[in-house]
Amino acid sequence: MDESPPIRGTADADASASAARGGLDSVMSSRVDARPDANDPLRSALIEEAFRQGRAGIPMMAIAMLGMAGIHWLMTDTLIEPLWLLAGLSVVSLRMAMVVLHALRRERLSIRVRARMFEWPLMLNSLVWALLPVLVFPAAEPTERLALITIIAGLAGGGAALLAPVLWPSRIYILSLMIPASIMILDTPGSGPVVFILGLCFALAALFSHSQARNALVISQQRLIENQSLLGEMDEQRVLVERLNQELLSAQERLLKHSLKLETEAEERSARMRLAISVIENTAEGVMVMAPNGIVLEVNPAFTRITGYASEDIIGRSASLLRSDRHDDDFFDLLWSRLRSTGRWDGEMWSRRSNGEAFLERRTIDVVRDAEGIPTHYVSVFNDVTEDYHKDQKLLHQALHDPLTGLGNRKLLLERLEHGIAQARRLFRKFGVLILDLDQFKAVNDSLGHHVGDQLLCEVAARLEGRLRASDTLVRLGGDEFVILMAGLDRPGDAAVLAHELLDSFAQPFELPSHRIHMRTSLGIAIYPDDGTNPDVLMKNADMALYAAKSAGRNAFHFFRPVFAEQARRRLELELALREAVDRRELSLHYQPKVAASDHSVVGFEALLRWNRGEEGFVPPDRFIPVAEDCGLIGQIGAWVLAEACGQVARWHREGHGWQRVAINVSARQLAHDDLVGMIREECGRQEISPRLLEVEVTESCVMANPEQTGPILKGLRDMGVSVAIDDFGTGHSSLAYLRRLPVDVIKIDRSFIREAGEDASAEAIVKTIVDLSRTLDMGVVAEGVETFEQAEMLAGIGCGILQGYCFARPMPASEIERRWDE
Ligand SMILES: Nc1nc2c(ncn2[C@@H]2O[C@H](COP(=O)(O)O[C@H]3[C@@H](O)[C@H](n4cnc5c(=O)[nH]c(N)nc54)O[C@@H]3COP(=O)(O)O)[C@@H](O)[C@H]2O)c(=O)[nH]1
Repeated sequence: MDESPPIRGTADADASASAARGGLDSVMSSRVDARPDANDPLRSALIEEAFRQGRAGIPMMAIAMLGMAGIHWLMTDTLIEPLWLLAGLSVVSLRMAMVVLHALRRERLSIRVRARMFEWPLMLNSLVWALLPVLVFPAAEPTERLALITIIAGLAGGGAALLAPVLWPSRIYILSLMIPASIMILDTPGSGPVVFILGLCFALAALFSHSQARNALVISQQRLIENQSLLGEMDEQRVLVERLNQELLSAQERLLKHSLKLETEAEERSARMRLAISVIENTAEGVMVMAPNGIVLEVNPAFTRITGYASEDIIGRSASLLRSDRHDDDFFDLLWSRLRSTGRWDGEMWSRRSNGEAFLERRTIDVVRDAEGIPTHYVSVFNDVTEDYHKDQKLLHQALHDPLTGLGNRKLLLERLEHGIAQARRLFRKFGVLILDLDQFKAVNDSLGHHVGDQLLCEVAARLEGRLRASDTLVRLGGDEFVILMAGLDRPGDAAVLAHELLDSFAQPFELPSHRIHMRTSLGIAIYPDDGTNPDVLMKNADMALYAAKSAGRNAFHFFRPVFAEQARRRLELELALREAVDRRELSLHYQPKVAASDHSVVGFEALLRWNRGEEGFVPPDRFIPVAEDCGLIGQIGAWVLAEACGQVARWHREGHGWQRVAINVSARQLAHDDLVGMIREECGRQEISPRLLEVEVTESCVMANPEQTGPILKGLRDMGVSVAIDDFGTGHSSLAYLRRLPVDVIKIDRSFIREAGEDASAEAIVKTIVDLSRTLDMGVVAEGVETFEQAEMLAGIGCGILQGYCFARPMPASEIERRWDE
């Protein structure tokens, strides 16, 4: 079929043309809805067009029916015409109803139903028209026939145009009108055959016209649809364009915002950059930027200030220009290796200023890398810490040195000890620790003042230093204590040699600006590793050896011996027991009478301290008093002795035993530390006794060790009325010049002379000399330790006024004394 020419080269166009070619036939087919093109818009449009054009032809059709049936009915007056007319009008009504129904319901109807709604009434209509010539022509006149066929041809011609939307129903319609009418007119006399042929030709022409009209309609509908589709597409495109415009606008808006943000960020970045540059320019730290090959690219003003290099002198040159010779290549190798591995190096290094001066800097070097991680720059920031370094060095020196003598201090000693131990352990060597303590240094301090004491210490330090090797260490522990670390000992005997030398060096007096001082020292020696392998033990043992040297009479040295440790342990034990004894009041006083040499009458007593340890018995004062002096208990004990003795004097006085003078022993430490004068005055006041009933015995060595200090104290006692006695006279080194000036009332001749006097003429001569001396100095004299009547007679014979000893009475408790008196 070629009624509708292809108007589109596309598959859609072909499908549309095919649908158009099929016309309403295909729409009416039961397969139509199942086909993919069931809802083809072209078909729908043709149906729509069929109803629209058919609607126009229906009134015409009704009029034609009325006219034809009426004309013929007037002529024949039969019933056929009215019946035909009724059938015709019914079909016309049906078509009209279909038109109305389609107009109202077309949206809800399928294409197939809509096609049938048009085509079936049309087919009925065709049938009605096909019947007309058969029913009317046999009885009609030739003219009437001609009129009828003319009207029928008109209707067929009109149908060819108006029914263009439908194909086969229209063709059936045309042929239904023209074929029966042409056939029926054939037997018309005269013109019948001609009209018959004309009728057939007209039918063909109508069919051709219909085909042309249909093609034109299909094409126009297709174009219309295409136009609508194009319009739709245009709408879509417009919507799309609008949407794209919207998106474009919002993208523009976002872009604007983003660019604003970028602008702000750029501004902030640039502000930060300006700030950073200003900070770098104004910072106190030197900044240097280097290329990876170490060439300086940029420096800041602080760099110039610290190094002395102007930027134009250093930029473009190697940073190694700053290198000092204080670090070796290993140092820089390590620096670069750390920099490469961690991206940063920080630490202290010595560099060189432009004037060649070395300076210490605390430096940080950072690697700057590009996006690929390749180093592009090195940024070095540094401070000149030379001044801090020197301050630190000074502080370190101060922390480790004695400000007076400039020697090392205890801290340095500890460091050197640890170092010495480590070294000796590594090299399997020995080293010596020598502790020195000046004998009676306190006396110098107390008598001549701290100023002189300090001068003496400096002189001692210098003298000691002069005797040591460079490898030895000399430190001052404090006070008058010095320590020497003697490195690299081959044998302990080397330490003894040094100790001898040191003692000898003290033989010469120390010449101070205002005084010449004779000073002696004692030394204790401990050897690593024999006497200890750690600093504490070595020091402790050297200290014990020193104690032993002092106990042995001073101006001597002692090596540490394990027995010292035992002695020290026992001393400590004794100290603890003594403390407890003081708290438990286990101490008591015994009294030993002093008698007149002439008639052996009691003239006074010496109060002697006793410590009864219960099961262990009495502890001799010679043992516990030095311990009390060392551990500082002597002050408390001495105060107790004073109070107890005064109390006893007061009791005896109250009980009518008369006014007997009681002597108390006072140690050197009591004399140095306690306000003896004030204590005695207070105690006498409390007991309401006269100070004249007291005597204070001070050993000769104690007085003579520091006569400048003891003199005023003794004078204070004497001024108060207390008698002053020099005890153990003859054992110390009394200066007669001092003795003459000292406020002393009594000299007590040491019992060792008394003991020997009977056997040794020289001892007797000494005793006589002392008695004569006391008489010359207008002092009383007491002989102690008189054990025999021979001794008593001899002493009385040489003029010794007072005697004391076992010959007359042993020291005894006050109760025993009272019992004897009562007898
Ligand atoms: N600081 C203090 N020292 C005190 C005190 N009490 C005693 N001492 C001192 O202790 C030392 C030993 O004293 P002690 O064991 O009591 O011996 C005294 C007498 O018992 C002893 N003596 C007396 N007569 C004889 C004798 O005929 N033969 C003999 N072998 N010994 C005798 O002499 C000691 C008294 O000596 P002295 O004091 O020198 O007069 C001793 O040094 C006491 O000083 C105290 O309270 N504080």
